[in-house]
Amino acid sequence: MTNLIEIRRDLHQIPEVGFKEFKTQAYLLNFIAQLPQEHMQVVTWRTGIVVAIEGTNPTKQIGWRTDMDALPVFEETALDFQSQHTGFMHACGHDCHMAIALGLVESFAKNRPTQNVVIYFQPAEEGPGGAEPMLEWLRLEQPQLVADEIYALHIAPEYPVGTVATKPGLLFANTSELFIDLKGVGGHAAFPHKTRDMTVAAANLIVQLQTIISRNVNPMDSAVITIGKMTSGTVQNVIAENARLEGTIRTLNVEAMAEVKRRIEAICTGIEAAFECSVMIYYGSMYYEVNNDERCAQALLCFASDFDGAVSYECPAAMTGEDFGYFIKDIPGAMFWAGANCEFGLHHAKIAPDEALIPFNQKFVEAFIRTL
Ligand SMILES: CC(=O)N[C@@H](CCC[C@H](N)C(=O)O)C(=O)O
Repeated sequence: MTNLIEIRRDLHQIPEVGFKEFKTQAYLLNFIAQLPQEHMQVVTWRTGIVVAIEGTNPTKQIGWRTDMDALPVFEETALDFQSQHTGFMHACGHDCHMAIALGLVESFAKNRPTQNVVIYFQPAEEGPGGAEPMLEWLRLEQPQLVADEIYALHIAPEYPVGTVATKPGLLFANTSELFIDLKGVGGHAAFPHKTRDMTVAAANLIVQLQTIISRNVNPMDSAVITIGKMTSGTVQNVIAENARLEGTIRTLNVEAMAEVKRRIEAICTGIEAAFECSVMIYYGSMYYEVNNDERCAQALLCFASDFDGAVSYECPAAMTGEDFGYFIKDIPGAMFWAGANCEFGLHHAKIAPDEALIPFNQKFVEAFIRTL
């Protein structure tokens, strides 16, 4: 077996954002090309890859999905294999996910499973979303590669290695990206009355947006609005003509998402009146919730409870988003958190997952799939 930790370290050095995973795709294809090809079909879609391995006595087709993309985060781990792409980092563990998936391809290519297995290397999970268009392409162009049942994992820094944490039903939230552009009147810092200052308008808007969570969403429900990036103005002594907010909305159901958006629009109309400016809202990509199939999630938990070194944990839902939700909207399946035992959380510039999670989960998932 190949050393999957080495593979992860190679991938860690070449982080690429959504639909730009060119070097990543080339690396993966090169690895796959060196495996026995007799019972394998490899198809590419944009920067993604689908690998199908013919089972020895199949009655169904099992899918495994990994994401591939990285984030525009400046790495601060000081690891000796840190990112060679300055300003970009595998800060969400997709390098680990890919190493595990490659390990599965290798194992199944060398020792075929009973069922057909299809491994999806899916681009653009962090944005703008690769799962939905990849599935659309599969259904139209390669329907024989659509799984009957599908699984995936995501690393979880807060759990020890070996933890398999999931739950039947809702695991991850509905998401929508949020971009808001404000346009006012710029001018000299000393004459605010002759301008319409968009730094002040944007600051007010951010505070008012948070009242949607505290005053509009039912306290027994949950929602998140995070503005992760704010830009305004050009220099310290010029009043800003423009400001831009970039964020994300998370809700536990589709109806709450519609309500949150209705309130965002109303507040933006209020900001336009209050600050005599124009406000444009643009919702970027939206992800459907990750709603685990009851039987598939229980199967994972049950298998983990007997697997050497695994700890099976029925965890609460989280406000993370994952476009894997589109895969299991119509196909029975489940996702689980795989313990990664590290101090810093997902999307942090210092995240350094315990690499022991990689061989452990490769073995766990391989064994699980072989039971299906
Ligand atoms: C697992 C994870 O961290 N996923 C991302 C998905 C982001 C979707 C989209 N770009 C958005 O921000 O709404 C997450 O931030 O939860």
